[in-house]
Amino acid sequence: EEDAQRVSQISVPEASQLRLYAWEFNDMVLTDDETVLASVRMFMELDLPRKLQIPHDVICRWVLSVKKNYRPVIYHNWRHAFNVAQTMFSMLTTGGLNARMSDLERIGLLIACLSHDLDHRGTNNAFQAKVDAPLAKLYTTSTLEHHHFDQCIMIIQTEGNNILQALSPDDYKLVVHYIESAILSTDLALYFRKRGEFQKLVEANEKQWTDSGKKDLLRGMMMTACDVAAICKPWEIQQVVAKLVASEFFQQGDIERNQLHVEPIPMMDRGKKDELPKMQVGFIDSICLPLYKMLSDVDSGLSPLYDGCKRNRDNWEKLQE
Ligand SMILES: C=CCCOc1ncc(C(=C)O)cc1-c1nc2c(CC)[n+](C3CN(CC)C3)[nH]c2c(=O)[nH]1
Ligand SMILES: [Zn+2]
Repeated sequence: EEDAQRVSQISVPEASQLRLYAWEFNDMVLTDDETVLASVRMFMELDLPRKLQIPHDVICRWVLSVKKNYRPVIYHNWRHAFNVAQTMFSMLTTGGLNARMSDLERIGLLIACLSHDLDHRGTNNAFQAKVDAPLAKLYTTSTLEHHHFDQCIMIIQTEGNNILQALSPDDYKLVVHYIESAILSTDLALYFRKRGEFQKLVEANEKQWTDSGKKDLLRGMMMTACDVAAICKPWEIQQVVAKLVASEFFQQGDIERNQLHVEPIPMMDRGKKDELPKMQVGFIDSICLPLYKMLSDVDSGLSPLYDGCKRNRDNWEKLQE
């Protein structure tokens, strides 16, 4: 609590000073306090505290609670969630998607990004099933994503953390729906399932994106795009992130091989680490490029993500033996 008191007294740095509107944004130059204040600044830049009557101390307390509920794992920690939220902020502002979103969608998406991996253990859904984790009994599909959403709602409903307290019951219900579908859509299994439908709309040159089903689909694709957006960052940043992702994957692979006595998939097998560039090219071709291409067809302001991803594909390809 005293943390919220302390942070809410610090003046929030300007967005320009934090480079929040930049596709090349790099969190590594920020202290933990600055990531908290930068998160608050994103809400302020979208004028959400004024429009939705969120007191400054409540939004500071909520961001601090979210940050505290990330575990210090190698990759799926607070910094990853913070980066995902900054990419969403850039897509809305610099990328132009703000024009298509209501205030309730904007706050729903920002809350979803900061909360989308809450209490992540550094292991994936398949692993939860393998170790018969209690979570896997609770949720048999999108196991972790359901848990991340639960954690998100638990924090919002905690005394002094309810940034949605001023909303009408209908608006509150609507924002919670946006948050739930946004967080669940970060399960790549759902991305693969929904991508075909999204592709059809993009190819049919859909311009409105108005009806709720189409908006759900677009917001879900935006979430996946933000979740893997480190693949679009300048090469120096991408290399640092890839090492963090790889070491978290390899840690899971070690447990699977040494404790569960099952063979890990190649991506998690440290014995295959020199195949990493080839795997990255495969990941980019199968998951990332198609997504960033479709999104830049929806809004050309998003094309820097596609360009950045293509550049990294070339960089990874050069590293392939
Ligand atoms: C190659 C492994 C270590 C580095 O990997 C990375 N480093 C950085 C990023 C990034 C977003 O910057 C992303 C990756 C990275 N992420 C991957 C994911 C999403 C968790 N998948 C899914 C799982 N399914 C395969 C079964 C497809 N394959 C990946 C991959 O090959 N690389
Ligand atoms: Zn994530």
